[in-house]
Amino acid sequence: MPVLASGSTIRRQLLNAAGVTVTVSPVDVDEDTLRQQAEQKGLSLQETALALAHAKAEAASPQHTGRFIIAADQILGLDGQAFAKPADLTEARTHLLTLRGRTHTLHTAVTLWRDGQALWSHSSSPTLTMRSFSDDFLTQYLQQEGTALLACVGCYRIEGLGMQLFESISGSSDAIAGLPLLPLLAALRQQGALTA
Ligand SMILES: Nc1nc2c(ncn2[C@H]2C[C@H](O)[C@@H](COP(=O)(O)OP(=O)(O)OP(=O)(O)O)O2)c(=O)[nH]1
Repeated sequence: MPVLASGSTIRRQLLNAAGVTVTVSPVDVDEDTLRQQAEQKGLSLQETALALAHAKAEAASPQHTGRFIIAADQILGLDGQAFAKPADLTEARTHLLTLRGRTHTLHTAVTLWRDGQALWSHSSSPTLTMRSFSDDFLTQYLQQEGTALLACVGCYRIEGLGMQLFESISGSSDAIAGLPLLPLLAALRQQGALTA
């Protein structure tokens, strides 16, 4: 059974729904410091997301010898600026007002490790254009979604009400939700962790 080095509920749910049972093993890496170091090295947001995914897998490795470890990271980029998950609903409102009527990118990376080595990794950059929704809609949306939004880097759940925020989307809904499933399932099959 692979290990999911993530505290993300949606990542576990996506894997379980696809028939992949995992051992959840969240890791504590200093994402803010790693993001700052990546920026100082001149890494793109996509390269930064991949670096964080590797850091999470590496942090999980010592306690899961011999097991496949899945780790992922997602950074929202708007005109080159990175957005982190909102601290509260006030910040979620501010984020959504900034994203309203504009196109942002969800830089998403996933990696597969075993015994301290990276076996495979993948990056995906869905782009999403938010419609110019009304202030009334935003107030209703925040009231309906509530604190569940604080777990979402874009302050939306694409699998639910969040879909009403958008004018257009390019990319798979699983990549948007933080885990590009098809490439990951192919990698797990290739490594013999799933039946081909
Ligand atoms: N349910 C849902 N979650 C989303 C959606 N878009 C993004 N997310 C979540 C997936 C991730 O949990 C989170 C992205 O932040 P991170 O990649 O830093 O992961 P997180 O800190 O949640 O967990 P981890 O670092 O893997 O332990 O945003 C969405 O449309 N629906």
